[in-house]
Amino acid sequence: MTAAIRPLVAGNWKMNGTAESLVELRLIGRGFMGGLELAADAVVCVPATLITRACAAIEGNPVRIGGQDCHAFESGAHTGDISAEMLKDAGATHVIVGHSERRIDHGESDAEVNAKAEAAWRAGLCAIVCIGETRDQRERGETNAVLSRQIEGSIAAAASPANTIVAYEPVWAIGTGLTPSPADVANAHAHIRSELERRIGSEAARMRILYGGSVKPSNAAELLSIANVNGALIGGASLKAKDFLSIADAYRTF
Ligand SMILES: O=C(CO)COP(=O)(O)O
Repeated sequence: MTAAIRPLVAGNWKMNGTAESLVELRLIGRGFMGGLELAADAVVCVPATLITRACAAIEGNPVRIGGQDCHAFESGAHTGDISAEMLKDAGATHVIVGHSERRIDHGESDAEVNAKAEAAWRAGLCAIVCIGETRDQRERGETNAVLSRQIEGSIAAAASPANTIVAYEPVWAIGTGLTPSPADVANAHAHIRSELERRIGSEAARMRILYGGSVKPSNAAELLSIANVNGALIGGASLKAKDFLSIADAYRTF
């Protein structure tokens, strides 16, 4: 039974956003002061360059700020990388690890994703660990096997509902406007829940499992009402406060 899990609406701005985008964040913050904060939590994962200013922009409201990746080490000779401790220092509370765009663009393995999640915990951040199958894997009927493998490899046994959020993002649904059927989302999320149980035990019942991939205002109510879907990880539609708030608003009606 997952009814007691407080939903989370998370935004991933990816490689988008400059100082002028902070106006959207201020609007999101204001939106979460008008009653919406009673229905769901919110975090927006902005580019690292914006974290400090983003934290200033949401000061005094319940929205939290996250990063989009971190290095597994605390510091050292890793030009261009950013550690979890640095994200924390800048004001982040969360960090996405293992997004499929990083797994693909940067060849990140499950073991590296696991190390990054553990780095996030070490710094006191909550890791949003992304998993999901490609179109080919889905067509070969391998979705559950891929999810099992990614959970086994990317999520350490020490994961808990306080330090880890899982995001199911079918790679083929990201930025395409395509989404799995509600039945397919329900099956994937139920499978993830039971695999998490095998991995971390009964605590898995309280772990948030977000759905991500082409979530928008028009499909939010349907996707977010599915069993074991405890929130959304939103890409494109998180860039505009109006769309982000309209997705979050689905939780007022449940
Ligand atoms: O990758 C995503 C969030 O991490 C999803 O992106 P879209 O919502 O743009 O499909």
